[in-house]
Amino acid sequence: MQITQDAITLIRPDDWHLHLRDDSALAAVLPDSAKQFARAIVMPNLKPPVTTVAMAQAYKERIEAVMQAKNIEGFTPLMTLYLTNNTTAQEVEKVAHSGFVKAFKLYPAGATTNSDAGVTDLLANCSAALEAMQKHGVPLLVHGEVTDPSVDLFDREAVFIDRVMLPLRNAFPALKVVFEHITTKHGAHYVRDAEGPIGATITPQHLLYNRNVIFQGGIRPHYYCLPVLKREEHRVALVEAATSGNPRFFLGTDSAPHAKGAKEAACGCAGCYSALHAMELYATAFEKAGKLEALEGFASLHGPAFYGLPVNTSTITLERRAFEIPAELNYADNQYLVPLAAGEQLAWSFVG
Ligand SMILES: NC(=O)N[C@@H](CC(=O)O)C(=O)O
Ligand SMILES: [Zn+2]
Ligand SMILES: [Zn+2]
Repeated sequence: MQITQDAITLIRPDDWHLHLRDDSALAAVLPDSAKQFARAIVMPNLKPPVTTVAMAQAYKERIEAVMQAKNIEGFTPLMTLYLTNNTTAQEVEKVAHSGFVKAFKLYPAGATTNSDAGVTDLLANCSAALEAMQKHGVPLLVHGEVTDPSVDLFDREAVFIDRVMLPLRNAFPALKVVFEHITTKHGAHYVRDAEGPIGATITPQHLLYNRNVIFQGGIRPHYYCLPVLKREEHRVALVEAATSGNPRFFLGTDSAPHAKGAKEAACGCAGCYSALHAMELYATAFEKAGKLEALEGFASLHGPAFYGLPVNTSTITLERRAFEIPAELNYADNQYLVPLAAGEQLAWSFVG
């Protein structure tokens, strides 16, 4: 990694948590991710969810068709399957032998966007599948929030650790687990201190903002995602984890596009769009912490090490030049997409 006053050059990063959607939305957002990242773990929460290797193959081909149509090269989608109450050990075996499906994703039923098909009771319903994942070294990626309506929204990650994560990892201690998009000091400290194979992804919004930003001068739906932004002490713990050099923490944008109209609504969708300017956002967070030198490990080294994949061979450069985040972008079907921190200015610009 090379850091000067005016530029940072680092090994090309990967995005270990990304929503690419489908059809015209896929075509609208894919170029942004492919510009900055060499690979991305592609989330399976489509409608209907991607639950079989055959469906993942078809989805991958749709992604590749967009790449071909838009002359995108040098980007590899790493596919995932959506874990359901009905996932069989045979499907896990197929994943293990597929080469292109890299993980299963656990969405507790009702926890987030398109999670209706999610798991209702993990250990009761999915033990055979989990056993097979552990045996074959297939990672389980976890949206770590309980859905119990009696648990306060802001406590759902911390309660998930006690109610689901600990029993899960007790029962399957060799299972590789990624605690996705952690948002609390509880999540960060659990992953830092736990035994066995575990990692966590951290989004740019959870490094840059606390929950106040959602209510600054009025309600700001483009800062609403799940798990929701938390108090400042949690943001500080996440920055500390991301910049610590600990290989358990790696980059996952959770870039989750929703049309402007679907966010600016009486019941707005959860998700922030950050694929446009992901590395500029992360560089901003790392520089604020005085830890720019830790960016390459987080963005380009720790993820491949966890997944057992090679490190990328090319590099990217960010220049110290103001980047004005556009107010909106063109999206699918003549709709608009509002990027994270729209209208703000960042000190870094991606140059390729
Ligand atoms: N993060 C979000 O707020 N939304 C994601 C789903 C998810 O990752 O939970 C989405 O698909 O829109
Ligand atoms: Zn999620
Ligand atoms: Zn997500």
